[in-house]
Amino acid sequence: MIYTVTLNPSVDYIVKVNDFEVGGLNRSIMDTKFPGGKGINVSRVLKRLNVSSTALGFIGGFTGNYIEQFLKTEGISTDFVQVEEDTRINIKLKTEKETEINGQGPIITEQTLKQFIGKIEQLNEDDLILFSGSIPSSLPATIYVDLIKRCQEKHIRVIADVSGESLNHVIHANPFLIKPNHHEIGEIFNTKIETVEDAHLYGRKLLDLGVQNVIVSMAEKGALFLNKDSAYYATAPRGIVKNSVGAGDSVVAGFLSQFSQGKSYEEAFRVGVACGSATAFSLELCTKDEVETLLPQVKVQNL
Ligand SMILES: Nc1ncnc2c1ncn2[C@@H]1O[C@H](COP(=O)(O)OP(=O)(O)O)[C@@H](O)[C@H]1O
Ligand SMILES: O=P(O)(O)OC[C@H]1O[C@](O)(COP(=O)(O)O)[C@@H](O)[C@@H]1O
Repeated sequence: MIYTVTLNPSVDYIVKVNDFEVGGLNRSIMDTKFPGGKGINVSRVLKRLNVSSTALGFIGGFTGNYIEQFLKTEGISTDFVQVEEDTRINIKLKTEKETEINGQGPIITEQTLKQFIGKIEQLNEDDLILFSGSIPSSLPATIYVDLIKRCQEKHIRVIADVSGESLNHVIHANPFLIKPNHHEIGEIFNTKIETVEDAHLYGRKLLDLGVQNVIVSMAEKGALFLNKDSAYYATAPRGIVKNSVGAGDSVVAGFLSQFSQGKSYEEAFRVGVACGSATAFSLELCTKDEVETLLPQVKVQNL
């Protein structure tokens, strides 16, 4: 079974405003909301690709209920730990540019953390677990490393899609796969990554630190897949971006959907990139049909 962990889920509130004026009264021309948070997006895309998973993490209040009900309606299995405060609402403002405001999230008490760890302790070596997204401020920045170690002791494969300080910790914990974007790797090495060559160079440095597989996503420039035996670059299909929120999560979901069914790294990577672009080109997350339409446009080459 694939387990996705979202320590800090969200309701994503997507608002489109024409001629946005800072400090003025703006009226939206479109607004909508979806359950969000990286692991939750991965579970939702997996479901669309006919792969089941269980979504774990912390949810609370009316926003938490909304997420749980929404996932139930989509037929996604959940096993969240309930917290007292409301799950956060993240604002995704669509103007000429995309602007995001992500909330801090509720307080996680020691008791609820213990409950969550109890669930992780139930998993076994046939399972795959994904840790992704930000850490609620009440938990230590090292929480992912602690959770990863617990999983590795049980020989569970760990995938991580985290950024900032947590990424810095996670790259030293020998994860099976990480999926940073090029900005996130740049932050780690205190540099700017603009080209595929740069991404290749710095992605390799992550392998040297003990990461087993790396996908470096580069938005419209596509993505790289690296491990000690192979290095691939995939172009991204061209299209009109409607909402790129969840594009990175879709890459992870696409990859896991194939890898978990025994497909090669190359094939899993190709599907991952198609999923990322299909999500960027749609208002919400990609559908299976959209992914299949884009797949022939994803060209994978050896680096
Ligand atoms: N403008 C775009 N055009 C085509 N594909 C895109 C675009 N933006 C994102 N994607 C697809 O989504 C993937 C992930 O996007 P990226 O922005 O790198 O990730 P993240 O959402 O994690 O920051 C890319 O590898 C690409 O396949
Ligand atoms: O946990 P974080 O880092 O605040 O990110 C949460 C946000 O990321 C998302 O999961 C989207 O992630 P990506 O665009 O990187 O795929 C949103 O649904 C959510 O609002």
